[in-house]
Amino acid sequence: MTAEHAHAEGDEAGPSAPVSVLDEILAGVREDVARRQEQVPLERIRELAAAAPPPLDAYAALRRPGVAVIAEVKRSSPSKGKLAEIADPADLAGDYAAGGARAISVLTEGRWFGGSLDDLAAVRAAVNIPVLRKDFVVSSYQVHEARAHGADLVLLIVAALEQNALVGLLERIESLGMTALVEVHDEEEADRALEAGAQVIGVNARDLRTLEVDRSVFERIAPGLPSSIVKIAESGVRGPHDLIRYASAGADAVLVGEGLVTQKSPREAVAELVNAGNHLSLLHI
Ligand SMILES: O=P(O)(O)OC[C@@H](O)[C@@H](O)c1c[nH]c2ccccc12
Repeated sequence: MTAEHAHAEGDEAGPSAPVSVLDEILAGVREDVARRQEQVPLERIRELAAAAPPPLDAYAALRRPGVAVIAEVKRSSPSKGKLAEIADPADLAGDYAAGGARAISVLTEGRWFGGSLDDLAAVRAAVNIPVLRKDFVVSSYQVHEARAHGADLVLLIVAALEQNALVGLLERIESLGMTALVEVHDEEEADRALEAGAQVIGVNARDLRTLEVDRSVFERIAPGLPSSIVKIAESGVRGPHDLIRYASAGADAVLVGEGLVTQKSPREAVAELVNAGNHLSLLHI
């Protein structure tokens, strides 16, 4: 993989770059983090992180044979608006785990996704499988917050971070015993993720700048990733046939939100995906 698929026009932050959805989300996140940090200073959140029960080994859990399903607690999204009420995230997470999910993703961003750190803590208390803090992490404060609320995995979005920030946050996540899930959307970002030392890489089919979904992005990027990397296909899984498509292209795991929270029985919907994955493993596809 090379950097020849360089920036699309308008990709580079600069005075004339258009404001993307990602930029808007990040501006809100920075404000929210600053406000929380005024209430709970860094020193205190570090202490809370250090006092939390030790993290689970998410890398090992995702590496196990078969296609892992990472089920997401997601109330709303910038592209679709409200998806589901989810009055009790702990309940939903329990259903996901009972359906065979290998890990749970919890959106903690509030303005666009309707999530919170309370959701994360509630899910952590409800399941004993790895839990991902899914947010727009831009500061080490958020990494300590994730640990303090019981996260085992933390998302880092390459498109949201300069390379040195990416490296620093990844090291911070690992120094707290957690696993970083490093999200990419093109070849250049995948190169940056590898260079930063990512071991778990998520390829998001959704472009966070435009919100468009293109499931072929995984097929383009995954073959260029070393086999030691856990490869996660993110977004756009509507049912078993999308899981089969991603798994056939090399996905070790799929991360599913909308396709589960909008189902009458999220537990059965997870079980259907898990079964489809098991079937593929038996056939050695
Ligand atoms: O609801 P979907 O299409 O199944 O997508 C889930 C997940 O991939 C998506 O929520 C997501 C992927 N990367 C993100 C980064 C931030 C917020 C959300 C996301």
